[in-house]
Amino acid sequence: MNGNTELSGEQSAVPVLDIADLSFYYPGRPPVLEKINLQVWPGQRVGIIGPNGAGKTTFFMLNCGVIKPSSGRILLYDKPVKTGEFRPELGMIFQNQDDQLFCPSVKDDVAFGPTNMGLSKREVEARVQEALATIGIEELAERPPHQLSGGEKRLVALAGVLAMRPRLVIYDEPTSNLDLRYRRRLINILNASTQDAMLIASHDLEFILEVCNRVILLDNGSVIADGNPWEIMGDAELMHNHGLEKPHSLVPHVDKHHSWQI
Ligand SMILES: Nc1ncnc2c1ncn2[C@@H]1O[C@H](COP(=O)(O)OP(=O)(O)OP(=O)(O)O)[C@@H](O)[C@H]1O
Repeated sequence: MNGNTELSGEQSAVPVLDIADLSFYYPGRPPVLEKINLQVWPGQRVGIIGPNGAGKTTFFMLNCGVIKPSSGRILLYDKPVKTGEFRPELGMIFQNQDDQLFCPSVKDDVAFGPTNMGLSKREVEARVQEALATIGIEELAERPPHQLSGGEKRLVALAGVLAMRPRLVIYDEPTSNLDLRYRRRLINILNASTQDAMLIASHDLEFILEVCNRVILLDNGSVIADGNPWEIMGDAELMHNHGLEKPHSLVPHVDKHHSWQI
């Protein structure tokens, strides 16, 4: 399996991400990622799965230019990712929104990114309204972000990223702390989204199954499997060997009331 799903846009010349021989280690620690090679193409919704500590968040930080590779390179739309450089093509929703929301009101927070992109006041206002409406949180516009619930904060952070109209969006554990209603709303938003591509790290494998058309299993610093979500997550032995479980919806249904009679 190599991630060449039917839905990939490999006919188009430029991959969204082109990663070659990417390695990373924290000083004095064993490598977190070792010689990762992969490409992400337009149309791909890539679920990144793996046990705790597999390197998912580290992988995202490298793609966003928050940390620097120990070796190897990452191209975002054919241009190298440089540490600390702002790339409007890429947006990231962090696991913890407390670091991401800091303005006095939700609408100011959503406006922050587009304003820093140098857009006119009128364009910023239009984008804020559009993002709030897309996410369905217009009623939160005047609220101070720090007073919101965890789920509401997650949606506000998402609106802030979408207002910048990134072509690639990275989500780190987007469903953690979301109740079923917010989780369902997020699934609907992601399934309706028009970005080129998304990367989603999650331990919520049913969520990955509903949203992603490609899955990458990371463990021990390497890509263990890359391809069709149903094939990879449906392989009980593979999942078990890497600290994961086959999602319940992929386990054949056993009728406990009748199976004893057979
Ligand atoms: N600042 C740091 N200094 C040293 N080691 C770190 C640092 N941050 C993370 N690590 C280590 O790097 C490894 C990968 O961590 P990372 O957060 O990328 O994993 P993850 O796959 O996102 O895990 P989880 O599923 O638990 O969120 C872990 O072993 C972690 O302990």
